[in-house]
Amino acid sequence: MTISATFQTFQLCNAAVNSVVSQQKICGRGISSPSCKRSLKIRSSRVAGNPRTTCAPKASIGIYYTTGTCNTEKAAKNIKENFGLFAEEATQIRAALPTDLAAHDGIVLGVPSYLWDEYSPVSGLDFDSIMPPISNTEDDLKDVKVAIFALGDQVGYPDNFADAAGTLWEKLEARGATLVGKTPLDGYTFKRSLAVLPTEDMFCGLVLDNVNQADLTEERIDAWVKQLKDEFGLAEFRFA
Ligand SMILES: Cc1cc2nc3c(=O)[nH]c(=O)nc-3n(C[C@H](O)[C@H](O)[C@H](O)COP(=O)(O)O)c2cc1C
Repeated sequence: MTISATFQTFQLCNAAVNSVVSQQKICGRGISSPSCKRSLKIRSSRVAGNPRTTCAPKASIGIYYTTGTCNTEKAAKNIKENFGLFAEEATQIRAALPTDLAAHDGIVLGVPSYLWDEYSPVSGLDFDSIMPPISNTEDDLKDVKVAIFALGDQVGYPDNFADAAGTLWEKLEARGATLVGKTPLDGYTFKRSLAVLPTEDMFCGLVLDNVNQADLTEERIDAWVKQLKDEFGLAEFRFA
């Protein structure tokens, strides 16, 4: 399929084509273009009340999060808005299965930090329930790009700032995932963080601090999603 045909696919899907035949033709999975290294998986979705006819494109970016006091949830929804139709609705991680993560071309995972450390890798909040989908012994994410965002508090927890990001990456790296969305340390003040990659002076993802730098959150998210669109190979596509 040519690039222009792929664009038309997006446009047609956007316009909710009312033909089952056309739907089957244009909404199959694995549509590819020569200029896109990986094929974009596009799934048809059914619309309530008219399950056979409407075709909305679903790009293969999944957004998963967990949250204690809603900061991470808000960020996840903001990230979804920035991705538009490229991403599915942000979903709680605990509702996912390990295989759900492997079904995407790319996943964006968000976690708040609640005193994660080597002695208590599972925090008091929701993490017991998210570890099963995150931890998997199989090397099943080797074709999946993973981006991580984490909420933390650099003033209150300077010795373990946003540690959850690093813990999460460790689990996903073990499953063979490719990390995208690294960000520089500039603009943050802390002593130690597992979110900093061991081999580079970079965070393993986007770190947000709504306790001390809430005014920066939106612009950080905007810039990060732009970066991710490039790194996921989506930047060249435009929806009508
Ligand atoms: C009991 C408690 C423990 C926390 N532990 C950490 C921590 O270890 N590291 C950190 O960076 N932030 C820590 N925080 C700050 C939270 O991660 C931060 O408030 C975050 O925005 C919460 O996100 P949420 O609203 O999605 O739950 C802690 C907050 C509380 C209340």
